[in-house]
Amino acid sequence: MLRLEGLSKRYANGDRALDHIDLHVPAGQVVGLIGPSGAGKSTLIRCVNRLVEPSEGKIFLGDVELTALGRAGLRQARRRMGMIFQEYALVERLSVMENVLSGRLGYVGFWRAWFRRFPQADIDRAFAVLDRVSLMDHVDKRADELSGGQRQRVGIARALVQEPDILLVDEPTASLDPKTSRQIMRLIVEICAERNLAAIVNIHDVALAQMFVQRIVGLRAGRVVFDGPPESLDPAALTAIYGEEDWSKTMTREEEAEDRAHEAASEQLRGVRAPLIAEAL
Ligand SMILES: Nc1ncnc2c1ncn2[C@@H]1O[C@H](COP(=O)(O)OP(=O)(O)OP(=O)(O)O)[C@@H](O)[C@H]1O
Repeated sequence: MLRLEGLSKRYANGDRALDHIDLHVPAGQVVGLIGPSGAGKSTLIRCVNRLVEPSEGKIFLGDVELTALGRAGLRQARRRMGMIFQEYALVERLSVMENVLSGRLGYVGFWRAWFRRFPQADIDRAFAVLDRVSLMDHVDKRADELSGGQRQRVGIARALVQEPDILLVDEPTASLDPKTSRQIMRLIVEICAERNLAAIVNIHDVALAQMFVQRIVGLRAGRVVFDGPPESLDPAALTAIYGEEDWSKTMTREEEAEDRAHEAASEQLRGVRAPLIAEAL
């Protein structure tokens, strides 16, 4: 589905954020992208939708080479990429429904969008995704009346209404409490399995990534230093990603998180995750 070939990014100030990344993400697979601050995680996600222009290398979404597209082609290709952000990026004064419909802006003409006259089919799509993320009781509320978890579900619904092939997810749980974070990660993973959607999830919380995703890619200084299933993320792998000092902090966080969260959630998670992974593979 998504293929990166020799992807590099050097910013104008000389910072080399990505260094010859090769990565293939098949349809239906959710990849957790981890790594220390400055490793290049956000840059990688932004290169895929070309919010950041790669310096070298190629990116393919299916058969389309994203790196070869002009403006019109890129606009079309972006419809196939649903973005989910840490801070939700909602329009606060607009309703939940209007925020979700904004995910269809890439499809409707300028004037229709200006007057917010969306086709009935788009409105039906919006209701369907709002139902999927359990927000049917909040359709007419303003975005600023919602909790963080509800806002992120609006963000997910807005991405889904695009009917994308891939989700690019940048720190989806960084502003949420631990329980809501697990709910949001579970929702993303379930939806990807149901729709055979690929996803790259930039995530700081290693324990959370391990609980939910099928594959973890570890970046360090712009290079892939780990690529494997969550159960292979052993101390040696964490050292390769975070270095000795940062790694010990990460492990402490992970243990704490597991102590607090695992007991409460693991029964439920075990039941959810196994069939999902089987389905997605
Ligand atoms: N707009 C920019 N201009 C110049 N350098 C940048 C820019 N954005 C990122 N960088 C640099 O590129 C490198 C990778 O940054 P990036 O934000 O992709 O890392 P990250 O892994 O997402 O970090 P974090 O987890 O802290 O968000 C860093 O050295 C950073 O300073």
